[in-house]
Amino acid sequence: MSGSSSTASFGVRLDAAFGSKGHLCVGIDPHPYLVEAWGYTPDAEGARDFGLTVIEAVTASGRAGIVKPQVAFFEAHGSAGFRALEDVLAIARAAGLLVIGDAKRGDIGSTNDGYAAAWLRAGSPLEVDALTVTAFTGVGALSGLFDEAEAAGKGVFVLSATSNPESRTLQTARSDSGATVSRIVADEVAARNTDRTRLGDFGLVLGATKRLDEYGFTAESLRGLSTTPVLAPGFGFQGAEFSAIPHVFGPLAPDVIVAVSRSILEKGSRGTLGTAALADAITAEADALAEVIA
Ligand SMILES: O=c1ccn([C@@H]2O[C@H](COP(=O)(O)O)[C@@H](O)[C@H]2O)c(=O)[nH]1
Repeated sequence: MSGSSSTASFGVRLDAAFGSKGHLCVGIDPHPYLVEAWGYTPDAEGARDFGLTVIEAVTASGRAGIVKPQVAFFEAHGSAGFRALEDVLAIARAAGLLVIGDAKRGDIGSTNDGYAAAWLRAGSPLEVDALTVTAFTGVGALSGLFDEAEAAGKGVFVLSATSNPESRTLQTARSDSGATVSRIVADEVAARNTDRTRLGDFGLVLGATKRLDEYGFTAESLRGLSTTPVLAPGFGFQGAEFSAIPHVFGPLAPDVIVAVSRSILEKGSRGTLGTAALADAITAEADALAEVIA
């Protein structure tokens, strides 16, 4: 137990989710084209309905314990979108799902404290279990946010080697010491987890589409991240396959959070049958993933 006296740490809760429901994390990405294809209105209400349908399907399948709402698609609708997101977050958390808010926040330290209050403080309208952040201003600028997360039993995932092709130039740039930007971020984040025997609260985003050696990771350095949770997007639409997980993540493979959005979401639609089809798609993905990560 870490964090406040009554709240298990994020790492402990993540481990429990892995044990009970496996490693699949279903994305709640209300892309406008999907919202319309599902038969919902292309507005904030449609994004809310879309999100609630995903939660219903995840719950019905019983095969995923983690969801990752993509904040951008709610933010696109302004204040009404944020109200919709608040509902989605609250209902997902009430359903017992671990909610990773994919907001990719990050600024100077004093402003990061504001993001911590918005996303990680208990009782905040946008409270999530973990938040994605960027470290372009330096990992040290996140220290207040890390402190707030730890005190509240929350998690933070810092972008390190992102799944998109454009990430390479910046993230593989090397410092005077020869370490890549990705490795510097990873090592500084991992240093916050060294007091753990299992998973800590501070994780990394490592894209499944990447060859991590090209981003400066050696097998030994990956072993050094054993208490650092990994959020891995890039499956399906972005080209990565589950079968590549052991090869890409090496010693970290057994503890990876496997994030899948569009390739599951394209199977859903509005209504009972659409929700059932989405639940079946989640089950199928979870079955396929269980062949790779026990
Ligand atoms: O490096 C990153 C970081 C975050 N993402 C997010 O994950 C999902 C991926 O969606 P798919 O439809 O499964 O491709 C999306 O919300 C991204 O913003 C990422 O892809 N890569």
